[in-house]
Amino acid sequence: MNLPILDATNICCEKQDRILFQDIDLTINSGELVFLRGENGAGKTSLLRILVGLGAQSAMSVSKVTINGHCVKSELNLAGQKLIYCGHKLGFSGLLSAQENLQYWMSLSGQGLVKSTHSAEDTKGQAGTDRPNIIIEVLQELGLAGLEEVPVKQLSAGQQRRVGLAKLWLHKSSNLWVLDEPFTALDTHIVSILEAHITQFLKSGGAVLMTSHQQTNIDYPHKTLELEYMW
Ligand SMILES: Nc1ncnc2c1ncn2[C@@H]1O[C@H](COP(=O)(O)OP(=O)(O)OP(=O)(O)O)[C@@H](O)[C@H]1O
Repeated sequence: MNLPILDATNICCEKQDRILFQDIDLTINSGELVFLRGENGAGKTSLLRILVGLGAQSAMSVSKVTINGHCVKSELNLAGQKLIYCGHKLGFSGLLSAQENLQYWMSLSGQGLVKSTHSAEDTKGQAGTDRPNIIIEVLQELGLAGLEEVPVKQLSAGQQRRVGLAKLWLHKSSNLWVLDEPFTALDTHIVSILEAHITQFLKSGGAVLMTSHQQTNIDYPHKTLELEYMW
């Protein structure tokens, strides 16, 4: 029997003495797309952060979240191995360049530097390296050519968002993407590229959980989890 990629039971969250949600159950299998919907403040980001092991739950919670069979509370390293989470915050150093941040992220996520299809000569000098570098290739695909070495804090909001989303192109063995408003600040060209990339990932068996206040053109069946704003 195939394990679900994400399996969550009894998820509860309380903030500032307000119960945001309680007893949420969610299962996401290979190839499934789930949209998390709800008005501002309903608790979507809070739920996503709990599911990826970053958010705190109610003290008395009896909830359980597993990703690829690993509990996010007790085995976060294992649970996170095939997970990519793109939240509101970039999670990168503003002082480092896009290339440096992504290189560091790849080494932390145990992937080293994946060789590109380009020759060493093609990429020589493009970002101060003479190694074939898939990071440069991906940054270029995302319209960041020439900005690879600029400190991230000097990039525009949309450019910074693209740097964060580059993870979706670089992590070759992920099977779960959790995306919190991934289209925010992106122009329509990059939105289309991202939609196509998400669709391709789903078709190859990946699972996606995402929020978006914007209408998307992802041409793929989906489920919706609606969070009610609870007073
Ligand atoms: N760190 C925090 N401390 C206290 N309250 C918080 C914190 N983060 C969020 N909240 C509160 O939790 C509620 C839910 O916030 P959350 O960001 O999860 O909502 P959301 O559904 O993602 O909203 P949006 O659509 O605006 O992004 C809000 O009322 C917010 O004020």
